[in-house]
Amino acid sequence: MFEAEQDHLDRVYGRLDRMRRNTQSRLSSALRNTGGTPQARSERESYERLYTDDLTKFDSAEHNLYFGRLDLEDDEVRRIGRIGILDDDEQDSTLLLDWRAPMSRPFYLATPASPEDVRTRSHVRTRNRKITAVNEERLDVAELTEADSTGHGDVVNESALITALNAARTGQMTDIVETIQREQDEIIRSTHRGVLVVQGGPGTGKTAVALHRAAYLLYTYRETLARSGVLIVGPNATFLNYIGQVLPSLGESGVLLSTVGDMYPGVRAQLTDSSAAATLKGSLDIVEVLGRAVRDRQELPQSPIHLKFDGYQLTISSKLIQRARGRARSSRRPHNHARSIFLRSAFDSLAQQHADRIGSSLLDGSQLLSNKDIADIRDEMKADPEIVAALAHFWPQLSPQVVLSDLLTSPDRIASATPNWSEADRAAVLRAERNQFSAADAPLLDELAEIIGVDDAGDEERERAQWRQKLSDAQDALDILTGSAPQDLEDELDPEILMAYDLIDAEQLAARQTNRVALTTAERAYSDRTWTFGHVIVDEAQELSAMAWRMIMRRIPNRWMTVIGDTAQTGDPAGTTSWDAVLTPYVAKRWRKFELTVNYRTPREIMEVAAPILEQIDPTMSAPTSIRSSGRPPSFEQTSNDGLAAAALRLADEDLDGITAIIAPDALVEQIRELGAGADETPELSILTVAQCKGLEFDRTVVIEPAQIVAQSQRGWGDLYVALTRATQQLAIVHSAELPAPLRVRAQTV
Ligand SMILES: Nc1ncnc2c1ncn2[C@@H]1O[C@H](COP(=O)(O)OP(=O)(O)OP(=O)(O)O)[C@@H](O)[C@H]1O
Repeated sequence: MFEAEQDHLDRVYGRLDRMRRNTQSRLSSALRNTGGTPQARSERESYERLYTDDLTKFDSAEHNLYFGRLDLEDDEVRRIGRIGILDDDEQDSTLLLDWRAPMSRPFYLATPASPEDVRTRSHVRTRNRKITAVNEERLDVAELTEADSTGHGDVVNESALITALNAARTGQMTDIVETIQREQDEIIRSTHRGVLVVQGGPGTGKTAVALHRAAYLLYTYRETLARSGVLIVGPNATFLNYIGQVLPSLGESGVLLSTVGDMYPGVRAQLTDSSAAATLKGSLDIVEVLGRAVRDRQELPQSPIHLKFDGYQLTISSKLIQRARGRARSSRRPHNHARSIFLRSAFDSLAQQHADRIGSSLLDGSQLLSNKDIADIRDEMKADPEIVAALAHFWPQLSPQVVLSDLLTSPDRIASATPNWSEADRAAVLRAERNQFSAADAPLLDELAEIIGVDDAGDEERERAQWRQKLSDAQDALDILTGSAPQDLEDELDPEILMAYDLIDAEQLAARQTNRVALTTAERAYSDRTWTFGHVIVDEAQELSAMAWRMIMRRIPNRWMTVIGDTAQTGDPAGTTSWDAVLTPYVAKRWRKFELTVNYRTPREIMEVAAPILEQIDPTMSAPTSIRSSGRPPSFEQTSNDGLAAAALRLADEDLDGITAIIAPDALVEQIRELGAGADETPELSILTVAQCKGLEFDRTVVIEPAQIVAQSQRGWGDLYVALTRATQQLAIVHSAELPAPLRVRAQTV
């Protein structure tokens, strides 16, 4: 078996190398092929992208490419790998089945109780293209295997799973294609075309499932999804970075990873809101406030405005503007789109005013000018910059950024838009920074874009912003190129050898990118607010505010979504504790819920300490069952208030393998960082707030002052639950204040 598998592995890698060489040579000839018509250029760029994506896929699949073998009752052998590989022999025989192919599925589902025609399942381990072990599992002899060791569904590939779970963490998430479990597989491959909610406690693999589902959907519905793309929404940039490298098949082209704060094109969230401000901005009541803020820009003149036209006086009265405004408002069109109605009505009135003045019969006051004459007057007025400017003031062309920035930085504008708010609420949203935004502002910008109407002027502004960004990216790219020039050759560098940065400047480089007709789906989607995706996956979905849901739902009118989260871990004050509440407005009861029940991360000893916190959050929920135990109960250390930081750093400094996080109340994080003086700049140690550690995991964690974590926010218990469940091996708790009651009991027993 061992030798046969090594032979097969050699064939697999031999074929992979040939595929790599072929693709590389195709890429080189595509790159050599310069010039041509714009269409030829665009085709060349599509090929470039295709080949580069393929190369990335081959490179990322290299490690543990072949990992599973099924021997079926009828002697068929199936070999399963990270990507599918066909041989280049005459029959195009299958060397490896892609893990997502339907024929691979029994690898994840077959159990002795339900063997699905599988006689044996083997887990193949390799290192540097050599087989190191083949673990064979007989499925036709039930008593040989110990099924259902957790009481929560059958555990498949158990020894491989335990090895994967015990491995030290690297700070980057890894894929789980070798050990996907049955309850996870059902979600990953679900064919449900509506909203699918995945509720699961900490460490149940929700994020892993989200990413593998994206990969599975792209594989299975390639045609549809390659064109429309898949959007994955995550809680913050650190988290997106953590998950970003998981699957090669999630390469840049088909999937857009974004936070809510970065979803409005051209704007990046830079500011942080107080929890009061985030709550107010996250609530649906803000829609009305934004509507008022826009209506407040449709002003009336305080006193009549007098202008000269054709030697006569022209008066813009409040009544005239009010009539034009009434017409425009009653059209129910977005503000910028209704502007033409406003202007048409105002010019009509002004033309009539002028005609009455110059064309009325002295005898009976009747109008001597024809309709055509009056229309000519109107056209002349439209070309008069003074009149145009005067009218534009009362129905200006608006952009979401300007309206929101003006609103949030002006006490008067806030007061006018929020007649029912308290002074404290108004003060909470008021800020000094202009033209900078927070994550909670992105949905508001998106809402304003709907109220205002995206117009050409807005597009131009966006394009300019994107251009500036591209220019700066291109400059960065060139700086990197310059910096990575072969330094050792610098002195003797042949001046005749041209380097990329000699040939092109940032502007040209950016222009080349902008002129690209062949933008990837993800790139196009990112720069287009009105892009609608084929599928949307929301991770840590419990954190999303009602306004964020509104924005996301605009991106997915077909409502084919995977919503993943844990309502017990909600930290954001604007987040939700009920899936029903957030989804009913969009899909009524038409959503399906799956639950994940096994905790793959947190060992039993730690979960015993964390579970009573869950009871505090929601007594009807049950904590997931840990699949393994570490043999190390959490430690508790009480110290003085001043000694917290030092104690945490001492515990974190213990000489142990792997990565550690100190998780502290917001107010203490800076103090610990200062005392640690750069300690957290090493990859082995992070010093984080609870919000920052959401979704992440570490070998060891030191949680500081639980009582303060609970007290610092309305969702303090959820925060503590998150903090306590980040460790894969060891948890230490340091406190000066008394521990919260549910922890006190545990502290005494451990
Ligand atoms: N089937 C599996 N095989 C191997 N490892 C797994 C499996 N399922 C989950 N894991 C591992 O368990 C850990 C927790 O997974 P993940 O981060 O996806 O959980 P989560 O439910 O999103 O957690 P949280 O809600 O606490 O953020 C990860 O290291 C993941 O790789």
